Amino acid sequence: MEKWRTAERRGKGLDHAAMSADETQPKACDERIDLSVAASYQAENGSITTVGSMESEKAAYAFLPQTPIESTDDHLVEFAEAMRTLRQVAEGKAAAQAEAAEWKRKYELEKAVKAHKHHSLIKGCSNCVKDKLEHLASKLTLETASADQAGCCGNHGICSRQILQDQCPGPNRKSDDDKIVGQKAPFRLSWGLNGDKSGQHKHDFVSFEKGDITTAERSNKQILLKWESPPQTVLFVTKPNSSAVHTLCSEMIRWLKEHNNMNIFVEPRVSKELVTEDSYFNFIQTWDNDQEMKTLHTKVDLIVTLGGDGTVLWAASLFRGPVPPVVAFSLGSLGFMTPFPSEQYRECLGNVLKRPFTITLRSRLQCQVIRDAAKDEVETEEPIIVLNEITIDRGMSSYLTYLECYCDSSFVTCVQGDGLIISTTSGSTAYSLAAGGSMVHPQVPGILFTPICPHSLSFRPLILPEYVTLRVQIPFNSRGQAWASFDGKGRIQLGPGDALICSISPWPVPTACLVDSTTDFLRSIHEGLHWNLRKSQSLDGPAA
Ligand SMILES: NC(=O)c1ccc[n+]([C@@H]2O[C@H](COP(=O)([O-])OP(=O)(O)OC[C@H]3O[C@@H](n4cnc5c(N)ncnc54)[C@H](O)[C@@H]3O)[C@@H](O)[C@H]2O)c1
Ligand SMILES: Nc1ncnc2c1ncn2[C@@H]1O[C@H](COP(=O)(O)OP(=O)(O)OP(=O)(O)O)[C@@H](O)[C@H]1O
Repeated sequence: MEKWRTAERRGKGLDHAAMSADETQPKACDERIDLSVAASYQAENGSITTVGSMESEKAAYAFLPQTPIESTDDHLVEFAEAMRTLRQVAEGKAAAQAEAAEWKRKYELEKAVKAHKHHSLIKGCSNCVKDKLEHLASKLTLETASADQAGCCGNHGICSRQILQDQCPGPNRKSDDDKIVGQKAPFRLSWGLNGDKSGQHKHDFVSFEKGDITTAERSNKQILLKWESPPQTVLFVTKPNSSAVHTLCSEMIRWLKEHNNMNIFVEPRVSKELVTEDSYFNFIQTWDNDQEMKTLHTKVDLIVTLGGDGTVLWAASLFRGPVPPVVAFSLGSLGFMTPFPSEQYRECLGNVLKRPFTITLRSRLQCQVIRDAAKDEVETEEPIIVLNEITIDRGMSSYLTYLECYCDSSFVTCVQGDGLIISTTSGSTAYSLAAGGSMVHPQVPGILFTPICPHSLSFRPLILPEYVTLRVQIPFNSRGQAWASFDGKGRIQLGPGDALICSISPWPVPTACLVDSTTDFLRSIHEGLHWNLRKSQSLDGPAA
């Protein structure tokens, strides 16, 4: 199967070192402005990642020794070290290198073009300068692998494929397990303007010509997923204890087998139920242990969920790394993340399996708990990954929470109240909304910082950029304990000195849209929440 990768600018960090050191001096109009890459979207063998910002970890690492809580610093330093090492996996590094090389190449080329123009202006067009320029341009072009040489898709200004293909630490595609279901279907993601499905998706953010920064072209556009070969394997994740879900699940499995000859995976619980019910279902596959579950993403092309938002959260929680695209059928009450009507499953699934479809890349938060008691241990607790939010509350304690919050190298605030919600934009319509946070389109890159019942008149919720690392620490002088929960589940207790560190995960959840991200989002807030529903005023009434 052909390997492919696409890199697209997403989070951006301004490299201020490249700007004027003395901010009081006016800048020359052609001064170099270097926008360093903080993140990029990539798709490799059917895995979708948002290779994350290294800036925030660097910043977190740099500031940790300066923070006021001395006793946990060593441990946090260790953690920062571990995080940094993790983030330096070949994928992220190579993508950043390729992108940096490309920006440098562009810059050099622009500089050369400018120099050439300048010379032409002063001395007239000299052949010598032109030759030098052409030589430089060809040299620069050679340094960047050509589309053909690299096996690059050739559509992007920046493509890190060649660097990555030998170094990617992704799933082992040649494992024995692959034989069971064959290889995964490759697909392409493309960014297009609204309604533009031409696949035009790479745009510059900087006009090198003048050194002006422009956002004339937006970074986040509707994303289109196009299969490069037909998908073969579907995983069903279903809400338990629902006869409607169970009936629909067996009907859909039959339909997919008989009409599309698909391989089917279900959860062990569902496998038992189906096989006991009818030996027809003997062909379905499942997993026996966590180790097998961890390799699911290498076998599954598509996830179908049958239930409500909770089932989507559950499905996402099965994948701690890459997540295959999710097609969520609505069998719950609200359905913010479940746009597909279950009654029309044939049409919906038929479209998704055969045609390009729009997706929302829902970012997730990864979180690490650092125990004060375990600060001398090398091993840290496994990171936890959430699609909605991390909640830190006072649990059964009758005291106010006292949570010290830091964002990269900055102190944010102390939360005194019932608690704090650190939410993704997908989670903005869930608990965070109930606590007074804004509703945010799931494609907006950000992290919501929403207090729960703060005992202060001025504590408004915040939305922070997606590339920061947040740290919430329980100070030693805190009166009570705190409890953390993850997408409303897995409650754990945090004691004085414990800290929780979270940042955006490089593994988003791609969910198929019924129409497109924005239409689906607006439909869900209208239909799910009756947002701003009000009877219109009649014309009659007092004259203006
Ligand atoms: N006061 C509150 O609003 C409150 C309290 C606790 C938990 N929750 C939410 O419940 C979520 C867990 O959901 P569950 O279904 O497993 O538990 P659940 O069965 O208790 O359902 C909680 C409700 O939240 C809705 N919901 C979940 N994710 C959503 C999202 N992204 N946007 C809009 N609504 C969403 C669900 O549709 C459901 O109606 C948690 O992540 C948390 O956000 C909300
Ligand atoms: N496959 C699963 N295995 C175990 N638990 C699940 C699974 N799918 C969903 N759940 C849990 O079941 C609960 C209810 O699921 P879900 O939210 O999908 O249904 P609902 O409550 O009917 O829908 P809504 O939330 O829209 O009202 C959730 O707490 C969820 O975590």
